[in-house]
Amino acid sequence: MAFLEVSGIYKQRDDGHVLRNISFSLGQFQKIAIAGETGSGKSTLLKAIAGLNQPDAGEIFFEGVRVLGAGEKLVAGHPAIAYLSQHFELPKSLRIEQVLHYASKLSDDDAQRLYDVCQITHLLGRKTDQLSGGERQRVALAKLLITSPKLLLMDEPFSNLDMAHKTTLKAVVDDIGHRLGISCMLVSHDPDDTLPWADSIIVIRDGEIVQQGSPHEVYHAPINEYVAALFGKYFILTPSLAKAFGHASDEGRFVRPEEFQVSREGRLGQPGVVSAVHYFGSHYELDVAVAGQLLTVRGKDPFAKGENVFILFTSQDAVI
Ligand SMILES: Nc1ncnc2c1ncn2[C@@H]1O[C@H](COP(=O)(O)OP(=O)(O)OP(=O)(O)O)[C@@H](O)[C@H]1O
Repeated sequence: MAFLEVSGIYKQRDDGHVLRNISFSLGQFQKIAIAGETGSGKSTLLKAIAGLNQPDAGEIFFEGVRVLGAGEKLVAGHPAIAYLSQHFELPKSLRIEQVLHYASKLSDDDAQRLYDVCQITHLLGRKTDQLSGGERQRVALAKLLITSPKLLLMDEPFSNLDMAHKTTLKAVVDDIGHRLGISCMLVSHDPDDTLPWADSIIVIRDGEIVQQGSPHEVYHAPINEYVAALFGKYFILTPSLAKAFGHASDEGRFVRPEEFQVSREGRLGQPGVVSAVHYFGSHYELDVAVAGQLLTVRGKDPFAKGENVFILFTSQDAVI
């Protein structure tokens, strides 16, 4: 049996099913991300895995033992599964080292390694109300990890953080897997969080899994427009565009802006006219009218609105 086995989970609320027949497994040290639009059931699923709510049907096995739901235990939760909520609280008016010391199941050396991984060693003498949002997140993570869980579930850990704190927390989350050997699941609707991190991504819509695959699969071979849109800009290669670009076999495929090259010289490309230019720091995104359709493409150079350009379809491998 897998490290974590989720089998046929249903959860109903007053206005209908929040989770419907959710099944998947997670291997030890594997990283799974759950993506889906707001209200699709991501948090409810994570809480079910942590034993913090009561599914109406289905079973969750962790290391071969069934995880009891919140209705089956006096104190909800599982000792080896840590859940970092979107709305975590830290005890007030205590120093960080006190908060962590009370919860610790680790030796002093292991605790110090954990503080280093979480990048909070310099914060230990501060009180919990003397932290920025990003520092609070890292302390909350350390407070969970110091109980020595085997599985860490993180619910939107990067939301509401500025870029610098987000980058630090991402490095911490990476290190948790590598240096502490803890298996992780992460909920996020931001592709920048999930695509570079996960081994596998589960996409949920209205409480059901609509696709599970590698980041490359869900990005380049989404099974429908819902999945395509969750991971960035896309469009569908119409028959006329596929023909114009000499890629008839790619007709109907979801394509991404970076699958095109834009240039001022175009012996090989299709002629087009730039209708809008958006600057993103590392690149420009251009809306270009080509063969009667508006495409979004990426370019390195600052093209001007109204400029005549040529578009080459480079086509990433369609994967799988
Ligand atoms: N305690 C609750 N009581 C009643 N309905 C709830 C409760 N918790 C969640 N729901 C409903 O269940 C559905 C799924 O909620 P959930 O929080 O799991 O979604 P989510 O995908 O995590 O959303 P978000 O990305 O906004 O956090 C929503 O329609 C929500 O309103």
